Amino acid sequence: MNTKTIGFIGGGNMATSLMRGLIASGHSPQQIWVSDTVPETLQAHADQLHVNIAADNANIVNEADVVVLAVKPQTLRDVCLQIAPQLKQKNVLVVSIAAGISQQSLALWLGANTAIVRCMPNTPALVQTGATALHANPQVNDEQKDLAENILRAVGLTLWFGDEAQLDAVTAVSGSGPAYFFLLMEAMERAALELGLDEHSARLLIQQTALGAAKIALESAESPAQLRARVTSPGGTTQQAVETFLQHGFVDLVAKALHAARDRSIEMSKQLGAD
Ligand SMILES: NC(=O)C1=CN([C@@H]2O[C@H](COP(=O)(O)OP(=O)(O)OC[C@H]3O[C@@H](n4cnc5c(N)ncnc54)[C@H](O)[C@@H]3O)[C@@H](O)[C@H]2O)C=CC1
Ligand SMILES: O=C(O)[C@@H]1CCC=N1
Repeated sequence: MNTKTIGFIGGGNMATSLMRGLIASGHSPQQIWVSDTVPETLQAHADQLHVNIAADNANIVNEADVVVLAVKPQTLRDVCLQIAPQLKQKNVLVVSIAAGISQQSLALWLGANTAIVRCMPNTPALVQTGATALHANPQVNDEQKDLAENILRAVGLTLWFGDEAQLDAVTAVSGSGPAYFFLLMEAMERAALELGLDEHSARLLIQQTALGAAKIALESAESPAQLRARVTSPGGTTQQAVETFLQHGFVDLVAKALHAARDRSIEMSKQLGAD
């Protein structure tokens, strides 16, 4: 585990997932700093995670070897402009997890010489099963690349992308992806209740089925289509369900949803980006 000090600006959902994942994988809470505008949020992190807290974002830049920007995309410009003067005096790696904020915007706000890794994690980082795509700007050296990768690998899978444009697609696939699986679980649970199962049993069966399906998919060399065929006995129950999904445009619907998420990521880069 790396011994660098990691500072988070913004202590919300994603930062909490990352901090918990880092601590669970052996990173000392003493080497984690977090700032937030909400005092209760900070106190909760001090009480529950035993990390160092700061009300002022400037303290994070002072203390950390790597600063993780974990505020909402809409707030990022102000935060970057606030810390930019300090970054000019201290060679700190900046890692941004904000959806739809480009390297170009980050460099404009933080300073052209800043080493920046833009990445797209997801919430399963909380249980060390995250998936994160990373993109480094040319100012990032090999040691800093390793540092960024080590932070995100502590909470799951990491994949580098040379082409930054692909991060918009990644946001639509894995960044937002957990919500799609939760939506399917939600819909299955509702249907299960209609079919007469009690809530507790329905939820347990669906959770375990989702886990089992994901495990098989990860461990098998077969494609999802092949794995689906294995569950589907000709003339049986699965075939009835799958045909119902397909007849009602399930595949096109999923494509439409992912395109909408990707397009929103591009739109956010334009709306919230450098000006
Ligand atoms: N939630 C998700 O599934 C994912 C989120 N992201 C990105 O992660 C970033 C954070 O998202 P969430 O954690 O979901 O949001 P969140 O709203 O839970 O957390 C943001 C935190 O920033 C704090 N904050 C606001 N202004 C601040 C300031 N000026 N200085 C310091 N802290 C400030 C807020 O009080 C809040 O605690 C976003 O940019 C989002 O695009 C990326 C991947 C997945
Ligand atoms: O919904 C969002 O904008 C963020 C980015 C990916 C997941 N949550």
